[in-house]
Amino acid sequence: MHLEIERLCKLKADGTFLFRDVSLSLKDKEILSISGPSGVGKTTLLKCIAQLTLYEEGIIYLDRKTPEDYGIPNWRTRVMYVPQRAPIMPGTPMEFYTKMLSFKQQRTRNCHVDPIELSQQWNVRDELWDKEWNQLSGGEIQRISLAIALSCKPDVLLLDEPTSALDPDTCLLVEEALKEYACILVTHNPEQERRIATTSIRLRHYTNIEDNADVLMDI
Ligand SMILES: Nc1ncnc2c1ncn2[C@@H]1O[C@H](COP(=O)(O)OP(=O)(O)OP(=O)(O)O)[C@@H](O)[C@H]1O
Repeated sequence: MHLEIERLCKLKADGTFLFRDVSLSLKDKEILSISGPSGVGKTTLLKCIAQLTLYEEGIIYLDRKTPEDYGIPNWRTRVMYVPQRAPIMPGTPMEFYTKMLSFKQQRTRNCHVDPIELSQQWNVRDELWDKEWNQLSGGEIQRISLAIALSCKPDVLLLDEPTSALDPDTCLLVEEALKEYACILVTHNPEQERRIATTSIRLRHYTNIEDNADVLMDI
């Protein structure tokens, strides 16, 4: 697997750059962390990569094919975005997971692992899967959403602060699981960056004609 992003540009509503010429590359089992001040565009960058938000310029390839080559629904199953806060949905996590499996793009992928087993490793009690989403804590929602995403075995995971609501021990358990995947991960936690990132990018507020993504570490 090789994800390549070349010179991605995104404009704000006022016509100025949110980010400009962001380029990056990600291969199997690499973790690229994105940090930077609040409002700098980290979430928007993930959403652009997931084809959930339009961008003005730039090219994205997964194994030399563009999102259009795959078709957007297929792309989103391969390059999967997990939001910082799961939207409040009706029903239970198990109902959500069952419904997701019924979608054609997921059925044809045919490479699922059991999300309940995954979440057990992160101390999620089985009965939580049958509770309404709105009765779960932030940390429970975070772990269950992540288990569902990992269980789909996407080529790339786009994770927006995936452990922000977890206690330190559970956070370490989740980080261990992530090392088996290719991830682009937004984090405000420098220690987490040091522990798991193979490459780190820091976004700065755009001020001039240069790009505004600094590569901090490339191991
Ligand atoms: N689709 C969009 N088009 C243009 N601008 C957007 C779009 N979505 C969000 N923005 C703006 O981009 C800016 C950055 O938002 P974003 O959520 O990406 O920041 P962030 O770095 O993830 O912040 P935080 O660390 O607080 O989560 C905000 O000012 C937001 O209003």
